[in-house]
Amino acid sequence: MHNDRPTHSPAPAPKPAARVEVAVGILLQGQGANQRFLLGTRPAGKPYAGYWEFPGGKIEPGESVEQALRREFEEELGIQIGPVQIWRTTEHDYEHAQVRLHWCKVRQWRGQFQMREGQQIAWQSLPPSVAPILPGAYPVLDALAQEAS
Ligand SMILES: Nc1nc2c([nH]c(=O)n2[C@@H]2O[C@H](COP(=O)(O)OP(=O)(O)OP(=O)(O)O)[C@@H](O)[C@H]2O)c(=O)[nH]1
Repeated sequence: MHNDRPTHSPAPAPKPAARVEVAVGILLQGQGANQRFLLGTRPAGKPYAGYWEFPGGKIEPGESVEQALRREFEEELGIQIGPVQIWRTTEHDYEHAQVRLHWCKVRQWRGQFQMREGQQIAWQSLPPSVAPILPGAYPVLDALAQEAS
């Protein structure tokens, strides 16, 4: 018997992708008006390659924010960071990912900077002189500016 009704059930609504948890480090030197923070460029081959960002990266399964941050600083810059102050959390939706950024302040470290991913780095003050900067970093630049005012 002929039946025009589709036999398959409608596709379920797509599940929203889980947020990617990211540890981000605000490496600080100096105080007050002389305070500087480190930015680096995103390596070739990643989304937003060449954009400036704070050092950091995705938190791997089983890692704490602090553990992920220590690993990323070692992997990207070859430095061992001292005490980590977990500061605030922001979220940003990109076309490629929805991220939750765990921002941490770091004032002490050991070792010489090595740009292990071929990136550029620059110490910056507010407003930053480098561009473009990853959109997900703007809220924290605003928060740093507010703190300084
Ligand atoms: N490191 C860093 N990531 C940021 C910042 N702002 C921001 O939106 N993000 C986002 O957070 C995510 C970090 O992931 P990533 O791709 O750099 O991490 P990863 O080094 O672990 O990458 P991998 O997948 O190659 O191992 C990206 O989606 C990136 O766009 C920032 O200031 N610094």
